[in-house]
Amino acid sequence: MSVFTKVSHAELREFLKQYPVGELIGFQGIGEGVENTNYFVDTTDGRWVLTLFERLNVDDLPFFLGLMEHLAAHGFASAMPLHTRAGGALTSLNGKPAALVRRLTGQSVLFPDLEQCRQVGRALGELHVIGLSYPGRCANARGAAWREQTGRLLAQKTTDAAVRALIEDELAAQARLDLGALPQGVIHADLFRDNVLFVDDRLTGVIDFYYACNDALAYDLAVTLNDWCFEPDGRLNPARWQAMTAAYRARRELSEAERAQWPLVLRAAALRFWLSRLYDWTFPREGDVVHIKDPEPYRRILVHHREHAPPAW
Ligand SMILES: Nc1ncnc2c1ncn2[C@@H]1O[C@H](COP(=O)(O)OP(=O)(O)O)[C@@H](O)[C@H]1O
Ligand SMILES: N[C@@H](CCOP(=O)(O)O)C(=O)O
Repeated sequence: MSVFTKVSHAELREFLKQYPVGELIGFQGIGEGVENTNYFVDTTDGRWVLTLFERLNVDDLPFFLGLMEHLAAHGFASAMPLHTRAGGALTSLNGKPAALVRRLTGQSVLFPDLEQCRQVGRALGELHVIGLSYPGRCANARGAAWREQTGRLLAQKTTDAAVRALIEDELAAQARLDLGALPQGVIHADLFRDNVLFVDDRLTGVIDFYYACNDALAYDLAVTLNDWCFEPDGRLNPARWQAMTAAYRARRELSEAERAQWPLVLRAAALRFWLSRLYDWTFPREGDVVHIKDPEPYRRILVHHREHAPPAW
């Protein structure tokens, strides 16, 4: 995606003076991602990622950066945010809130193998357990209220009667789900394949904590399974699903209440991303290199969960 906010060599060189990173060698805009402006930055003292936060609520940024720091301090593979000489991790550049974090090694995978699915399940369980000791609090920006409001807007806007009917019917079903009654904690909320880095079969990084928040832990597992365990043709991959859930459960077992609500939780997670992608298609943003994702895969995943029981535990 998205280089929304351009940064010149001179602007970046000046910006970096506040950090103990040595001299600027070079930098490059990053095309992936959906939400923010990101640059790879190389200096004489290391390799970094500069993020300019385009739309996020600036009041929420300390939560995200503090969480990344808390997780990294507990040995989790998240990127450590850098502090300026003045002490803060959150700065600004060209009118946008900004942060500089350590660049992690590895690449994301589009077609994960079973070991990679196991490692993601284990890492998510670790994240949830370590997150219990994180004192920060942040509401889910894509929570039930957002899903209801955005669904209503898109149902009204669309000219496709089937889309309208699906949104309205699913919102009615979601009214029966109270995620707040399920075990709560810190969740990543966007643990897609493009946000996990590997070197061969070894998980080396988890990135993009900018939807992290306090919400139902089972919802986070559902978000992750929905992205990692469906094939491009829309079929669920049961081997990946089992590998990921077993590894997660080895770190945190699901409660009876989570199991009872599990089908609706899976649907809530699918609905969230169908709606956000549908929104981005319906109301596209200006940007230098804008990468908007196809909503159709998430409509299909939602329909799958409406029509099929989830794999047995
Ligand atoms: N700490 C990091 N280490 C290595 N690569 C990173 C790091 N943070 C971001 N990236 C790269 O930048 C891309 C976009 O980052 P991401 O946080 O997903 O963007 P957005 O906030 O727009 O969703 C990622 O797909 C990855 O290639
Ligand atoms: N990983 C998500 C992108 C983040 O969601 P959005 O609310 O910023 O669109 C996806 O692939 O849709």
